[in-house]
Amino acid sequence: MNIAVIGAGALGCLFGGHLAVAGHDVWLLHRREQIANTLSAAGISIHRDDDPPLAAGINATATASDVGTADLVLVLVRAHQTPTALAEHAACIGPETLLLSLQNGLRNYDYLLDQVGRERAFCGVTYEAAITKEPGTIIHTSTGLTTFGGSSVGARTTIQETFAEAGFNVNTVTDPRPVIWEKGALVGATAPVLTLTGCPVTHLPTDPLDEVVTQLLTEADHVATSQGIDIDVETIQQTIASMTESHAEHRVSMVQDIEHGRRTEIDELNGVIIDLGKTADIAVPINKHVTALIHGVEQCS
Ligand SMILES: NC(=O)C1=CN([C@@H]2O[C@H](COP(=O)(O)OP(=O)(O)OC[C@H]3O[C@@H](n4cnc5c(N)ncnc54)[C@H](OP(=O)(O)O)[C@@H]3O)[C@@H](O)[C@H]2O)C=CC1
Ligand SMILES: CC(C)(CO)C(=O)C(=O)O
Repeated sequence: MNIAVIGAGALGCLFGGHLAVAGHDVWLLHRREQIANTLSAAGISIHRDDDPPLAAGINATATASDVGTADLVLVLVRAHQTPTALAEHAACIGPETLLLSLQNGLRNYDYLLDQVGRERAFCGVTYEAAITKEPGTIIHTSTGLTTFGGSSVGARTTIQETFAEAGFNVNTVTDPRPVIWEKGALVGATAPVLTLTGCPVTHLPTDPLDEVVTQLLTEADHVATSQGIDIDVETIQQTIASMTESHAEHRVSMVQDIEHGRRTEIDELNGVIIDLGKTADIAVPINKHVTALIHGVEQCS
């Protein structure tokens, strides 16, 4: 397959690297031409535990037309960057190109549907986790399930098989919205708490953090219900509890964003919950507070 990955950060290098090693023609689309040239020349390296690093030769460019027409475009920029990135790299999206987002955020499926329509848009979530050490060198901090969905069964199966052959544990569903909301609620309840407190993932289920996490989840659940989407707060709490082991070494994306002085994805997570809560007349005071506090951290970090 000719695969373009928009966003050559932690997850872009993780998925792109493994897909390249599995034999696909992978292109990383980076914003800066100089770094793209370095990645093309040196390849990327994926570090996991004490294993020898996985080295992957890869094509990288800042110019989407270099890719030609991609069979699959994997979108892995931060959520708020999606519309701009899709417009900027439209040259590799042909009339049959499939688009897949595995980003965090509650609006990514809509962005992809706007770009290519229902038959070619696929969206989901991943519990794989990675941190960039330097451009092209990443630490794969945790492995985890990837779940995505979209209406075309044939294309879904092709993508699932492609990722499974590259070593990923992948599940598919028809309607991706429940899994997107489940993870969106999880990240919206945990990432701001970790970012504001500086606590590690292992502290999440302990008092007093668990109280705030539960309140954020409960508000997200009410808003999801108003959208006709069922999420289960207890299941999400169990996932959070399991992450204290599976993600003990991980620093969540929002913490990584603040560490690098970048804008966080808060508006694509808790911000969406606030907007939809307003429309549906559902009170979401704790989401409002943490969103305001994260905006404050963004301004002063
Ligand atoms: N890291 C993780 O463990 C996990 C991340 N996620 C989610 O996956 C998504 C990606 O995360 P992650 O890989 O960590 O993010 P990163 O910030 O590491 O990578 C995103 C990359 O996209 C680049 N980018 C931004 N705009 C463009 C553009 N227009 N064209 C090309 N490249 C662009 C960024 O460049 P620049 O830095 O210059 O902006 C950056 O290199 C996020 O939604 C995140 O929440 C989900 C699960 C786990
Ligand atoms: C759930 C988690 C921690 C990785 O799977 C994540 O999505 C993040 O780092 O933002």
